[in-house]
Amino acid sequence: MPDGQVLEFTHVTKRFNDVTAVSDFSARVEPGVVTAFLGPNGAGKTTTLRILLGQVRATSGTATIGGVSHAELRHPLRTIGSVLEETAYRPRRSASRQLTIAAKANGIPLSRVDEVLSLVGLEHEAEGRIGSFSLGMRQRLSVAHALLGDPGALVFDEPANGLDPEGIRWIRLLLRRLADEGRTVLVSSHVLSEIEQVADHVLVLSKGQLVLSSGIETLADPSAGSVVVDAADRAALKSALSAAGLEVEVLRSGLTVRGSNAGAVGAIAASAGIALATLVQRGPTLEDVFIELVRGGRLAPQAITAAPLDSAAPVADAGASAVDSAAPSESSDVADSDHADSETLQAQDVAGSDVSESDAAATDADASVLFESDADAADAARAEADAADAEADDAADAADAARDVEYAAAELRYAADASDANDAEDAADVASEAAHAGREDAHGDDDPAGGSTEPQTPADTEAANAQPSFDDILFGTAPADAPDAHAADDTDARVSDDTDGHVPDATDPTANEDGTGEHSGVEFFAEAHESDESDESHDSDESDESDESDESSDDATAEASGDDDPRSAAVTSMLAAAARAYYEDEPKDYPLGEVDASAEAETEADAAPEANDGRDGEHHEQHEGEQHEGQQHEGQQHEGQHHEHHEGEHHEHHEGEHDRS
Ligand SMILES: Nc1ncnc2c1ncn2[C@@H]1O[C@H](COP(=O)(O)OP(=O)(O)OP(=O)(O)O)[C@@H](O)[C@H]1O
Repeated sequence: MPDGQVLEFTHVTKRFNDVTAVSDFSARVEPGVVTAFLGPNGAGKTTTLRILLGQVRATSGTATIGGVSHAELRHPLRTIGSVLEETAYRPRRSASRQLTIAAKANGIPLSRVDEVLSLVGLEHEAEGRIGSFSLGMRQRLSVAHALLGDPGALVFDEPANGLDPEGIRWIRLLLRRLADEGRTVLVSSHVLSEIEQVADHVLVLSKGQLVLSSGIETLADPSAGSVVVDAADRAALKSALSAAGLEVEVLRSGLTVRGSNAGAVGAIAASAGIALATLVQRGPTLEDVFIELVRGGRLAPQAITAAPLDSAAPVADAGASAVDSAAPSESSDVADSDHADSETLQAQDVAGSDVSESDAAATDADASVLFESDADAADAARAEADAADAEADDAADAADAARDVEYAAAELRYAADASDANDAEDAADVASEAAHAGREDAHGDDDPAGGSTEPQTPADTEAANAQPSFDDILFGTAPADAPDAHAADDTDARVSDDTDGHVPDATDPTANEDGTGEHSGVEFFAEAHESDESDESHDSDESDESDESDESSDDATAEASGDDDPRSAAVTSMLAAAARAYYEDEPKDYPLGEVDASAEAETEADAAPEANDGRDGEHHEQHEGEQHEGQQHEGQQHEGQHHEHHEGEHHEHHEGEHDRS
């Protein structure tokens, strides 16, 4: 079982031109618990997560995984998996192939592909084209990819989106199980009810700032929620409640009363001689939480002020202390209302204030140009070139470029060495991704949409890099003969290794994701699908290569559409609303049937690594050439790492878009 890793954010600020998406965010996310990352649309959750994953450069501050930044991880995907919103995939590719490519590129036994597909319930869709997948199926595929490397930390960004009720329940059970296994689980949502039943700890973000870090118990107190009450004589009921000093909101479904409980409300109605038609106690919604926070009520951010903190690191410490007290079994600290008054001001400040601009790092004058022109690859390239010029004294840039060329060359060698059709196909994917990555890097190691607004520094460049690699597949054990063990064997590998600590990701996940992924998901997919249809006749190995231009085009389209609708908010909201509707009437306890079965299977696999090896061997019959090629090449040169680096990163974020482009 992999060790969970502490995720730590320290004074993270991210500005996109005049928008401060994240402002001095500090928090600590502990292993073994499910930490909910809550906040309304636009609060900055996704941006924060992307910073953690090295996809967006922070304007200032740091985000670390087990004490190191994502860019510093030797094998990122083995350490942290992620499921981000609306990940785009290449529609022609099958789920199995998608994961196989990622597995090969990252030195993961191919047997793991079937395992994770089964784990997410896509075993019967393994050969189905992703283009035919529903949004929920793509979400499951993303989960499969996140679990591919059996990481000790997992980040989920609105994972319930696109899932049906059963799927939502499944993801919740999965989150619980992953945490119970000792992994670190951070899951964002703008719907508290979506994850309140599984979360142990909550971080509430508002306007980029942390406004609450607390155990879920704090939010679980029914009195913090609302009472829905109704009567035939609604006017009389409202009068009675108002007379009792309660705040009443008249909604279509009845009257909503906050700051009380069903018993008290019922008693008031009874004393007024009003027969109730409805009396329902609802737990606090995220809206309730925010109202409480803004008003400095019981939910005032006691965690934030729990420890004497210097102004520079308030939340991190608070978060840590809150996490420490967030064990599910611990009783609710409702008495924290003591803190409310003294914390009101801070709560108001946090929830109501505009984000600070004072922490602005150097502003890149070219940023807006690049931001606006992301859809135009040429412009992006020129803007990046300008940025590069501005950073001409940064030797790391040159080194990065050299490595990119090296990577691409290595991938091409790999492709050329492929001994059969399958190998050639996959090698072409990897190679084309590398080539594409080179282009990405050429026109920006920045997140096109926003990262480009930031000055390019060596550290930034490093932060945007990733070297996903997997020595071992299951539970962190690194077989001596694992494909990526070859990495350090030869000169090329050493060269790659040398770059590992800061290796510039030729694929530049930042560029990929921020430009196309962050704002493109659904739109991009639709565009890609059109392309797919037009390319149907090329749906062959060669098509992967020939798609390159299409991909670029798609990327541009995606970026353009992404700018129009940065986060496909409408889709997200609609799905979340559906999820909320489901949850509100859902029982609190769930059978573990399906997941248990998966867990058993996984457990068996875990308990019998030899058996896994055997299965790997079987897989090698099917993919032997691929695997051997991978091992051979990785052993001979750095390309294996390149695969890890580029492929893994791309797959993690935007593999669909760039794999073969
Ligand atoms: N690439 C970008 N360029 C410009 N602004 C951006 C970019 N990415 C995010 N933003 C802005 O930053 C703010 C935070 O966005 P973010 O996506 O992080 O919020 P969120 O909490 O994840 O919201 P949601 O729940 O809707 O996904 C928003 O105002 C958003 O418009």
